[in-house]
Amino acid sequence: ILNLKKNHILGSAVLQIEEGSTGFITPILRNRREVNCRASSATEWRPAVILAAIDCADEDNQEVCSDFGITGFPTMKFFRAFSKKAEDGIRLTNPGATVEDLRHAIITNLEQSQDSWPPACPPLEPASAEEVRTFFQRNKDQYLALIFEKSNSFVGREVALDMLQYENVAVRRVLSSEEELVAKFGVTTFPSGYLLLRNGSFSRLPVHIEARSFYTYYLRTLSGITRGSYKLNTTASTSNESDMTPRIRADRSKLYMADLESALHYSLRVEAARASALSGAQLAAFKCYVAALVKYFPGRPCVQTYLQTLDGWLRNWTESELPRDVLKEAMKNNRDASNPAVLPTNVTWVGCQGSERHFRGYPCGLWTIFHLLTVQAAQNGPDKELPLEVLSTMRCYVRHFFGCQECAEHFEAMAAKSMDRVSSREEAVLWLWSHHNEVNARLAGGDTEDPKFPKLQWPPPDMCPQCHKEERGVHAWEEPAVVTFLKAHFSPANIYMDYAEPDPLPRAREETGTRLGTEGPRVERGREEEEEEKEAEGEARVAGRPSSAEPRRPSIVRLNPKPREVGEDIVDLDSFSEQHFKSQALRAAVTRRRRINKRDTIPLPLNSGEGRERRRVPGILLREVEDVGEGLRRSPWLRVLGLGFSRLDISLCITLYFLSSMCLLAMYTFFRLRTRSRKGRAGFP
Ligand SMILES: Cc1cc2nc3c(=O)[nH]c(=O)nc-3n(C[C@H](O)[C@H](O)[C@H](O)COP(=O)(O)OP(=O)(O)OC[C@H]3O[C@@H](n4cnc5c(N)ncnc54)[C@H](O)[C@@H]3O)c2cc1C
Repeated sequence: ILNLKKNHILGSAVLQIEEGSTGFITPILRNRREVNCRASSATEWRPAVILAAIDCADEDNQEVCSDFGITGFPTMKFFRAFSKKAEDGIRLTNPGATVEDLRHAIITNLEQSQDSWPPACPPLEPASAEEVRTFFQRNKDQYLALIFEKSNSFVGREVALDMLQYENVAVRRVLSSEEELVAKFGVTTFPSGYLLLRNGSFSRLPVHIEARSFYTYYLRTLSGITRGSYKLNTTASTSNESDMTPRIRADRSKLYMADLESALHYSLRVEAARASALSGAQLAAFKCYVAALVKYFPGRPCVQTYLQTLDGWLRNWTESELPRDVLKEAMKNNRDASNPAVLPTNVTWVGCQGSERHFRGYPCGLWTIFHLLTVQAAQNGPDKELPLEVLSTMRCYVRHFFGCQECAEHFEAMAAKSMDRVSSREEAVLWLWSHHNEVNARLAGGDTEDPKFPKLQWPPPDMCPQCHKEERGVHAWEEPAVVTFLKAHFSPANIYMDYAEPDPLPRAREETGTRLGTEGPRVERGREEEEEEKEAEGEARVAGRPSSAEPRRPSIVRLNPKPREVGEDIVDLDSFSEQHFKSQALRAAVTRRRRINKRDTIPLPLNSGEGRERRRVPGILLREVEDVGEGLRRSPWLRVLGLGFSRLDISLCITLYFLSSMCLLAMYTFFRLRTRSRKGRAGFP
């Protein structure tokens, strides 16, 4: 299986196609196991047929998936040999077909190649009596295998492709209508296989079952048959790389802002922006989704500003079509504003992290967002007013954008059945909960279930004992308790900031930092304090505490959700996989360095404050702080002399003092010598 990223597909699949292979590209979402299995049945067909799977749910592949016109999963596209453009791909219908159907579809399309027949592909058309008679005169092969079959059978062609990489043997199919050959070999059953040798002798293939795998196995074990020099030229699978995402310990009783923001980013910027333009019902669904988020998503200020800005922009967009490029531009973050409008662009799964990369993640995040929205709508509006507001938004979103087509169809079927009967906002909360449980029941034990996170009827008894009861020996839900539980679980107070990207620094404030050198000390101190407050806010967030700008989550102060190693002294930055955080720490270090250079005799928190300083600024800053502190510890007199003066001031004083002394000495010597010489001149006769 090639789980190809953009570079790999350009380097491997497409180039190979240009060199004369047939390419077959199948974008996948979460059903990698299925694709693995499909792929393994076609890997032996290289270099005639190359199978590549692209994870179009991976944002890195967005451009290439969009170039290939992929809007849903799974989509299968067949590229004839020598194809040059993405548009050359032939969309194969019925992607839910079996592995066998898929192989047959490949062969059927391959046979229609005509002028663009892949040079490495063996002939797949039925052999004639004449061809069989003269085969060994025209070829050097030691063996010729004939598969006799009916015209609608694919066995002969599949075996021919299976043996493609093996030398000294050729495989041809012979149709049951080829009477001369059927009579010559005495064939009575179809399919059946015969082996011809160079010396003219032949025998029936001694297989247990007349089937592809048995023929292939027998032929590969014949003496003198070796696998050829063909080697698959690929780079190491990227799936291994990406499966090495560090494991995050999450608490299933909590919601994580990182999950919510990752799902929001993905849904808005990747999934909904997949089509080349939004129009009609799709555009309306998008506007509706953003409007619901503005109303009910309990985001932090920068995300709320982001959503409000986007919503305002969408309301002003009155044209019937919204091109993707324009939308993407409008969805960019604005960090320059005094109130930054930022929806983090990194995707970090915490509560939704799967045990392997292809499990959980986005669909889990999307469910969580919509549960949160239904609960917030129930908490924030008159119960009977617009009861379907959030559910309809979700229905439209799933119908128009959710990449998993099968999921969208299932959800639409459930919605069509009963969604209209929901008559209050609280019922909407329960509808989504019970239908999510219906999905859980359907998927339990299936391929898409993460073995480490089995699909349960949710909430399980250990999360909410009072939600469960027994009625005449049968399990039943205590719905009022479920509503209470859902309202508490999907509440802003239960959202934790672990692993979320730190709040953006308003650009104006960052610039202030760089201008410090040109302004007076009072202003300078004020700005420094402001920056220190900002750093303290960052620290609070890292430690899971709220900043003053986060009034919505007071409970975060109480709880320390992030598990820390015993004796851990410094916050483990590695666990904050976001590059952004690191760059912020660096930025803070640079700012602090500037400050340290200017006022390098500042009193340092060497004892009690040290731990705090360490925790706040790992790496560079810590080392700098220690260097300066070390200098001060070595020269205690400097502390006395330097009270209120910088090192530069003191050095200048000493230099001037020394220079003036030297000057005085020079003057004294000069005048002394002059006086002596005058005295001497007067006494001369
Ligand atoms: C609309 C929709 C339809 C889908 N349809 C399909 C499908 O047809 N086939 C398919 O293979 N996959 C489908 N999926 C994906 C599938 O439902 C899961 O999202 C995916 O398998 C990941 O599962 P998970 O273990 O992370 O838990 P999820 O089911 O994604 O749940 C996410 C989180 O929500 C909480 N939760 C679980 N159950 C409930 C509940 N009843 N009420 C409230 N909260 C709950 C839990 O905390 C859980 O961790 C669908 C996803 C969505 C959003």
